[in-house]
Amino acid sequence: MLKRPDPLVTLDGAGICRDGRWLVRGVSCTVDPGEIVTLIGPNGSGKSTTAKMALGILKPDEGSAKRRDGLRIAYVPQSLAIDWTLPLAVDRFLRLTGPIGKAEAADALAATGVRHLARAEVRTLSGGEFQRVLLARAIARKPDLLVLDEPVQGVDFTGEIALYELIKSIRDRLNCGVLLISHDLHVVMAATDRVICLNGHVCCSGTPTAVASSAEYKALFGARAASTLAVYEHSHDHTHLPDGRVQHADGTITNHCHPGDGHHPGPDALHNKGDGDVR
Ligand SMILES: Nc1ncnc2c1ncn2[C@@H]1O[C@H](COP(=O)(O)OP(=O)(O)OP(=O)(O)O)[C@@H](O)[C@H]1O
Repeated sequence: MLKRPDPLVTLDGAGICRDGRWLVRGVSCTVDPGEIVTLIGPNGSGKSTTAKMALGILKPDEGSAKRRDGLRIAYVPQSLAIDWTLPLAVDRFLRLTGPIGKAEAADALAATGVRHLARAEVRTLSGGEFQRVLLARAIARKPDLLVLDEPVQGVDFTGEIALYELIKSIRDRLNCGVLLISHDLHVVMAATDRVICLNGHVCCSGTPTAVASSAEYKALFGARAASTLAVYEHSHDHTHLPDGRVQHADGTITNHCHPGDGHHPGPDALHNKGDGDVR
């Protein structure tokens, strides 16, 4: 039998204590190569603290956090403190913090669908474009583990789905492990292998559908539970291109979705009904 590869990261009963208070404790979880793990939980439940233990930014006060030897980690933070008044082109931004060649930067931008923005000023990018640039910057380093803190923040629903698609394709391409932190309980990508629901400790964990239907999850989120954790699933009959146009299954490209397109959850909730606009 093939031996399962060692996990990229292993947290074992890990906890962080500050000023006599446990911010999070008893967290045990692993991220394997090619696996997508999503951390969810209410505000202040310890998601970022847990991710910081996985990243090695915080050393557990109890339990342990182990990373595979030589692990290459790329981290996409929730926000970046950058002085946007300074002119900075996207390709320069990509190469600012590490030894990345021009060709590697261009490849990474192509992989996240924003190659056409290489010369654009970072400050002029839309929220969704900037997220794609941040992802490109992370994958240009060819990480074994990609840690994403709320990757869909500031991105509309259509863009959110497209970003989830992109994260899945990056995982497929690099076979890297992905640790996603979701600060909003809206849509958990269906490609998530495991959801870990935190509330100062691991409240429950498992596949997205198992977590959504678990008693612990419902107790934590009450009546909102059923509607807040929507698992995004779709049959892929069209793709939203980065320039806003839509490519259909037959290869044709139009400016908008067709009324019958079944890409998004919710019956036609985000689709035009023939009026030509994608909402
Ligand atoms: N350095 C620190 N010292 C003291 N308390 C801290 C520190 N860092 C975080 N906390 C507290 O620990 C708790 C967990 O914070 P954390 O940022 O991990 O939560 P989160 O689940 O990521 O929250 P959110 O979804 O609101 O971003 C919070 O109550 C926070 O105020």
